Amino acid sequence: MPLLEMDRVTMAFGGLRAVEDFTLRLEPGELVGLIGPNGAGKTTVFNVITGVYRPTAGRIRFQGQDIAGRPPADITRLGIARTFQNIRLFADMTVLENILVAYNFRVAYGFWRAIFRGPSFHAEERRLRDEAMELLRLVHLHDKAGYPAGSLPYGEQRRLEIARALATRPRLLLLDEPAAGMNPAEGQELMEFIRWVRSRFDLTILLIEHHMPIVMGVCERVLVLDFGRVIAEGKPAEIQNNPRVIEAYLGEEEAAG
Ligand SMILES: Nc1ncnc2c1ncn2[C@@H]1O[C@H](COP(=O)(O)OP(=O)(O)OP(=O)(O)O)[C@@H](O)[C@H]1O
Repeated sequence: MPLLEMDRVTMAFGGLRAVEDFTLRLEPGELVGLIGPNGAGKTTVFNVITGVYRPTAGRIRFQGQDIAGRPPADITRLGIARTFQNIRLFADMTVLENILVAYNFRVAYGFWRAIFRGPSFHAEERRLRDEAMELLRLVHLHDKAGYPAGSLPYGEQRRLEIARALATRPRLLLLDEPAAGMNPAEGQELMEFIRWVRSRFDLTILLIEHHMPIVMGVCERVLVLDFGRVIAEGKPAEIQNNPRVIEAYLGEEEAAG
């Protein structure tokens, strides 16, 4: 059974169809790229998967369950996590606290337990801290657990954001332009990290990227969006030479002058 199935999904904002007739099947363990020029509809695809928007039409199933239009917190609990194009960490909170925040999605402390803070509450807190530290160790950020997240270099903030997403124990991870703002060497390093994360955490990953070369090295399959529609799909090498894709990207360069 596919992990995620999107069937002819359309998302319209008034007269604008940001995504139209979008169909995607993700098999467990795949690392798939979603690319396309600015405004093509990539982030909107993430927003309908994660419940930010209810699609205007079409079906979205995750592990066989219909999830279209369910609240984002429910979708996180079902096993879908995401990162954002603009890093959304709590800059003034520590690295460790940023991870602990994510556990709120997973752990029901219970109202009375939280009020009385009995022994089991404290034991649970300790267990979560240990787990968070273990996760930070895995992503080589444990030395910085006490630093404010905002003080980390950009690349480490990206890693922390991915670690925070992992803390919700997802099956599917959605990464929105994780290499944005990085130079090619940093971007490459991040892609290797993403590959490692996939196998270490047994994940399926859908990766949005604007720049083709970054996606080409890491994804097994790529979908290309242009004006909300899939214009090409296939292995990176096939996509790279597809005339429609080249045209879409050239059009963008011309528009940028
Ligand atoms: N909430 C909204 N209301 C109205 N229009 C929207 C909304 N969200 C997105 N759009 C429009 O939908 C289109 C697709 O936007 P989207 O952000 O999905 O593109 P993108 O491919 O992620 O672009 P970028 O690479 O610039 O991030 C754009 O024209 C955008 O202006």
